[in-house]
Formats: sequence, C-alpha cells, structure tokens
Amino acid sequence: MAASLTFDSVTKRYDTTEALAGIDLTIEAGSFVALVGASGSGKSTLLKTINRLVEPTTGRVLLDDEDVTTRDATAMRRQMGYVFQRIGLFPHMRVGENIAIGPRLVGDNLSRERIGELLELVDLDPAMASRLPEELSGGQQQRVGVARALAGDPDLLLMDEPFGALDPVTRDALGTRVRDLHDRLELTTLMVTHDMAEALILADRVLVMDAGKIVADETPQALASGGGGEVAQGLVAVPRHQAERLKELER
Ligand SMILES: Nc1ncnc2c1ncn2[C@@H]1O[C@H](COP(=O)(O)OP(=O)(O)OP(=O)(O)O)[C@@H](O)[C@H]1O
Repeated sequence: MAASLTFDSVTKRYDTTEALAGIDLTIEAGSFVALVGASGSGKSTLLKTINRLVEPTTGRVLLDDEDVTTRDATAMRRQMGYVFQRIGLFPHMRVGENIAIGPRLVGDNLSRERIGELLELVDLDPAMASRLPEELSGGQQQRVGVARALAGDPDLLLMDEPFGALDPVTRDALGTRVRDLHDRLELTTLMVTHDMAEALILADRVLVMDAGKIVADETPQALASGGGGEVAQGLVAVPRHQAERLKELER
C-alpha cells in the first residue's frame, strides 16, 4: 500500500544557509510528485528529511501520520526505497548482492528467484545477477539501482536525480518504466529532477523549489498552461522553447 507524507513547518539551517525555509506540504498516498528547482534550492535536503539522512532544525515530517523521528529506523527504511543521485552500487559486490543488500541488513535473504524477478521488473536479464557493476552500462547500473530500491517491497519510492547521468533515450525509457512500476506497485513516489520536461511528463504534481521554499505546486497541465508563477514558468520555458524550435524545423 502507498504511504502518505506530511511536512509540518520544516526548516533546515546549515550555519548561514537556510536550506529549507519553512515547508508545509501534504503528499497523498499513491501520487507521483516531482521536485524541481535550481541547484542549491533545497530539493535533496527535503528528500533526505524523509529517510532521516537529514534531521530538520525545526518542524516535523510525518509518514502515514507518524513522526519519522519516533519510528523504528530499520522498519521505516524498509518501507522506503531510495535511488541515489550517483547510482551508488557497491563495486565489489555482484549485481544480485547489491539488490539484496537492504533486506539482508534486516535479516532477510532474498531468493535467487526474487532477485531475478526484480531484475525483470526493470527490464534486465536475470542472468545479470552474477555480474559485477563495472560489467554493466551506466543505464543498466541505474536500472539495478531502481531494482535495489524496490527489493524491500516499499510503499514509498524516493529518487534523487535518478536519471541524471543517462543518455536521453535511456533516460526516457527508464523514466517511463519507473512511472509504470509506480502505478503497478501502487507506490507513492517523490522524484528530484533538474529536468522540467521529465517532471511534466512523469509526475501528477510538480513542486518548484527556490531558496528553500516551495514557490509553485501545480499539475503538469496547469504548468503547461502558464500557471505556477515566474520561477516555475522560467523552468517550463526550456522544454517549450525546444518544442517550438522542433516544430519550426518540421515546416
Ligand atoms: N551538509 C551540508 N552542510 C552545509 N550546507 C549544506 C549541506 N547540505 C546542503 N547544504 C546547502 O543547503 C542548500 C541546499 O542544498 P541541496 O543539496 O538541498 O540543494 P539541491 O536543490 O538538491 O541542489 P542540486 O540540484 O544541486 O542537487 C545549498 O546551499 C547547499 O550548499
């Protein structure tokens, strides 16, 4: 079952930097939310307050109405899958071991069948389980990163710029796959991305961050129709301009 999230006046300060400047937000169970914004606007910090890699300076984060700081960390992390910014596979472990690491840390051994199933979910051959990460392409490694995030049967999928290092064709294919898995596995998904086009195409709801605040909270349709204000429209202008240029070339 999907999980819901609530941010209640969350701030995070590092010395003089206000990484999060008061976040109030509810994310409904089952939604696919994209978090976009300029570099340094606070996207990763916000994501990390959910799995407690970052503790808020003030305020609370609730997962299914329970404060994440009062929950058992192991049980809670099982409920969440996390896809890292730079893949983050362990280089000396085989693909199968990389996928099974989360459950193993809490005493569960995944069967070879289950690892094969997870590889198939992300369109990889189960035989790849015995390879080392360096024997895979970047796109295949990132697919393994997604399979690993799904290994504990999470309710919540957190992704920090998951497709950033991939070529555009692989990026598009893996993005579509993840959206499909989100729907099939009934997840709640929160994805940080720099790419507004990706956010508009994959998400149900797009949050735009600027200087630690959420400055727009819109559907892709509303953003495409000009909503969300200046910062949001500045980001939407990029794919819009590209689409217009392509149209011109068709003539
Ligand atoms: N551990 C830290 N110590 C000090 N400052 C930090 C730390 N982590 C983040 N910051 C600062 O907090 C602000 C927000 O950082 P954050 O990583 O959340 O931004 P972001 O929007 O995810 O950026 P990017 O898109 O470049 O990944 C930045 O000014 C950053 O320098």
